[in-house]
Amino acid sequence: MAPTITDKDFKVHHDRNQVTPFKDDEEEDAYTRYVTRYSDGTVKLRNPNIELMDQDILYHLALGNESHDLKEMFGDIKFVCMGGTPKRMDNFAHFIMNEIGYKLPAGMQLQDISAYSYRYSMYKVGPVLCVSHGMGTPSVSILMHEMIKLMYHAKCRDPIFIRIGTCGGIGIEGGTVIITDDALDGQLRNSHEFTILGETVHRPAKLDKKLARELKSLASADDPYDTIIGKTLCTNDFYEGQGRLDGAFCEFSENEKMAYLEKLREHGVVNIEMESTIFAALTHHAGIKAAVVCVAILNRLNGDQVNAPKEVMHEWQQRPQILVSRYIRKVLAQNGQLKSLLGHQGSIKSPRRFTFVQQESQAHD
Ligand SMILES: O=P(O)(O)O[C@H]1O[C@H](CO)[C@@H](O)[C@H]1O
Ligand SMILES: O=c1cc[nH]c(=O)[nH]1
Repeated sequence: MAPTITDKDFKVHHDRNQVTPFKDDEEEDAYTRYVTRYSDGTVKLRNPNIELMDQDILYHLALGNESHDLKEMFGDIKFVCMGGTPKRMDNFAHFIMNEIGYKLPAGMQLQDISAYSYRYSMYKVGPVLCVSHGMGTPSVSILMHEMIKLMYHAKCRDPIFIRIGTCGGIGIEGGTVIITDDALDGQLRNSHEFTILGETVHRPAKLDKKLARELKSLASADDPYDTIIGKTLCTNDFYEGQGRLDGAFCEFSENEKMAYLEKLREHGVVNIEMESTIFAALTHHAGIKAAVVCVAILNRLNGDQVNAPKEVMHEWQQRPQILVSRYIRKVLAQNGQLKSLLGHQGSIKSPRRFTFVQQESQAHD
């Protein structure tokens, strides 16, 4: 049985928990649960300042807890799916809507809830929130802070975060779906390095292994592509940072590049992308179960340029979405929610005010 954390333990552990190392993963998980969840499973913040503030403006989402009824708008969110581009998340929102049988009221269409932030796009489809995160650590970091606060203000219960991305495979062919088990930084550390008040802080970049295995189990033998699990390298750059020869600058040889990629491969790294460590570190710190599912858009052992035709890229990018939708359907079915979404399509309650927009009114814009 998982150990129970008491107030006394809470006082003993410094919140930057690397100061007091945990005995084992189980103890760390119990501690994290204690500091990140209320007893009913709703999200608790590891920041006492927020509840003392008159209002909290989620600036980059164009939302706020005074200006919006966040509980009414988002209280039923169970899955937060993120990916780099607004277009991918718009596609995923429409795809998952179909997959879970969520019907919009007549004349309504999905609306980008964060359109007026001009930063990120966000679509809500029943219990699924689909959000674009941009490229790289700073963009994801800002979004994660605001998404975790959104979960808190909305009183969401045990939300699950999944990144749906693209990546470069290492010895892995384009079109392969890759589920991350460990996210590694540029120095192959399984953590994310932050600079806070001028000091270096490392937070473990831990993803949920059980969730990764469950996602893998949902790959079908009939899928015309492979789905694998492996280590993911997360870099701060697409070009020199990923050992590419085709950036504006390059001060290493092709042999050096190949030796580096081989070294990664020997270390068990199967793909490279640019968000997994920050995504893993912040979800883990918030006690949120998370996974990263990417499709390889090239095999880096064969080259650097991304040159797959547009239609091929489009089809490849649907593959992680298909896997994630199988998982969402499975969880909703287990909770008896899929049936209610499918079975009462006509009676899904009145549209959440800020989620949909009437087609007619858009036509006038
Ligand atoms: O396809 P997405 O999810 O945007 O992610 C990958 O693509 C971008 C680089 O092209 C990086 O952000 C990398 O992580
Ligand atoms: O090679 C690649 C492809 C997609 N995304 C990356 O970060 N690298």
